[in-house]
Amino acid sequence: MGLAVIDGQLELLDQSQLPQVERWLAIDTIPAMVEAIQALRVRGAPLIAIAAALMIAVRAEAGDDRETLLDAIETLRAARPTAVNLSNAMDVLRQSMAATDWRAALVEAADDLADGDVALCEAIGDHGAALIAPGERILTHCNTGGLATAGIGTALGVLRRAHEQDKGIAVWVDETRPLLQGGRLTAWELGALGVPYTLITDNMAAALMARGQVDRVIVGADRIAVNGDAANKIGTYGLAVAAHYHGIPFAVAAPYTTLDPACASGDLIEIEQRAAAEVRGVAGAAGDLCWAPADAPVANPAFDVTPAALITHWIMDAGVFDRADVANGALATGGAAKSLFQ
Ligand SMILES: CSC[C@H]1O[C@H](OP(=O)(O)O)[C@H](O)[C@@H]1O
Repeated sequence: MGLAVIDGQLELLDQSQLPQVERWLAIDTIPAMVEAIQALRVRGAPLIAIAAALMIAVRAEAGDDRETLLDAIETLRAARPTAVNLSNAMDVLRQSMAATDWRAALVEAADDLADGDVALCEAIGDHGAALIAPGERILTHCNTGGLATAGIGTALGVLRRAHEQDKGIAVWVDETRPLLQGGRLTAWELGALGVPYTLITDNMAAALMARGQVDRVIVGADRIAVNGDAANKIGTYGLAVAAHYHGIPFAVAAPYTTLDPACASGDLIEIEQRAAAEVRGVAGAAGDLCWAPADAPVANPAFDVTPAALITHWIMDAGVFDRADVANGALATGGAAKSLFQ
């Protein structure tokens, strides 16, 4: 997870410098947590929600008053717009404050979100691994492992579980420009787990599919609409189009906390637009390497939306759903979506 509360102090592993620099940061104010989320020091749809929730809990235990905490909830909710987990988690915390002993209820709700995500990842891993045949070569995009969740991950949790079951898989890891979550974080995680992988640039994926070297694509998600459309890291849509063209199964793996029962379709999902500097060069432990003209006009949408028509499986904590299931409302509240406000 790369996140811990120690003696009332929240500490997080700064992912922006990994894997070259492993640096833990103490985060003790709401603005500092907002900065950490926006700079992707902590990232991944489930983990940013958990980080924000634990930050609110730390402030509640520090004695912040009700109005201060409610303001903090709304400030953190706005930190990044696309991943629904953050907003869902803030809603859960607000709901908890209706209790008589609201301070204790809030802290318990935050802890439950973190502990619950561990179990959700295990369920996703088990359900997804059952889909995978021995020897499959599976392509994944961005980072969806222990650095994006409180547990073993979503898509990467499926790959980890399949590996643990000795299915002999091999993974193609998209580097995932511009911030290289795949090349920096997924490669680091899979290497540590001993999962065979090959790092590729994003523009290699379609050619590998054309040569019959990809058996399946499994990615994460940041927000899944009721109709099954899924927002995920930029580049996912192109993978889905290529997989569809080549008849390759394309799965999205996510917990129910990534579902947005209030979102009918993917065209309604706000796509975060990020700084031009991220595209003009690569910032990392080696410092900023800028290769584009400093004034190069840039587009930098951080996510894209894959329509349900290009997705063959939704690997959720409640099970694996196909397009017929989704068309029959499996992702609406009551199906895979359980109620967020139990
Ligand atoms: C386990 S979902 C992780 C999800 O979040 C990533 O985005 P970011 O690195 O910008 O937080 C990416 O979309 C992953 O699929």
